[in-house]
Amino acid sequence: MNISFYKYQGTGNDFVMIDDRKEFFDIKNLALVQRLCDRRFGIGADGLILIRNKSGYDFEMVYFNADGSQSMCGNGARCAAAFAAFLGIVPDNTYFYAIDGPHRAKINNDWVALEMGAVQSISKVDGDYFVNTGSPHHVRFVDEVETHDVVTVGRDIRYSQPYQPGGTNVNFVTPQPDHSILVRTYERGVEDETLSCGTGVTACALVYGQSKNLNHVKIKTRGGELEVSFISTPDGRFEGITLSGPAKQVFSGIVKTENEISATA
Ligand SMILES: N[C@H](CCC[C@H](N)C(=O)O)C(=O)O
Repeated sequence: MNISFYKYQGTGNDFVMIDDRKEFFDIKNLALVQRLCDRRFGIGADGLILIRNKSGYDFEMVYFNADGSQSMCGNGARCAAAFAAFLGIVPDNTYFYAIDGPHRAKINNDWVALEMGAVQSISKVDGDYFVNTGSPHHVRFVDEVETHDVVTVGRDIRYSQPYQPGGTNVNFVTPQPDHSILVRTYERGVEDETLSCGTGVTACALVYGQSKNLNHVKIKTRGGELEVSFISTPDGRFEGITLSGPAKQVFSGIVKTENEISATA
């Protein structure tokens, strides 16, 4: 079976993007998702995104982590909006559906500003924090994130008992003198560090912004720079959350899948 695809990256978080409005892709075939995301035997990506039709919305984004599990992906949603504009499905703005509900996004060439869902609260966890920004995120402040053993420590927390059975993503943060933050993330479902994580930097920006009474935070990741802005409500919620940054098409092609993992429905 041949599948045509596009490859996108948002600050180094990279995705296989498929226009699946004809719904030919078998979303139960997780072996196919894993193969397409495999960096040796497949195209290689942190995740795979299908664009499908959904009444009442410009499109639906169906996201899979590289291991086939599903969750909300902030960088992936920004890339999905850029892809939808590239396909001519939307102009320079869109209202689409993802696993955590509806989102609006504005597309300006390779720059996408995504409206995230509201966040109800930030929890404290043994000196760290936990925030759900559409995906679960543990947030730990460290002195030198650049030299921190993100994979070992991140994996321990991700699989730790309090987060079982679903697990969590794990973010490490070092604030900078200019009130930006450096963030590195161990991502659930990739089971490794990714160059950036959209829902993760959003979680970190909310925790840091609340502590410094800021409502706009610049985040530096290994994959590039993102910005998060938000409104803190008097009852401790966060609304009007926007995640902005680059979302770029890298290449396109046709991938051949062997029979045993063909994409037939
Ligand atoms: N790995 C995450 C989903 C993708 C999150 C990340 N790629 C983003 O940009 O938000 C999870 O399983 O919760």
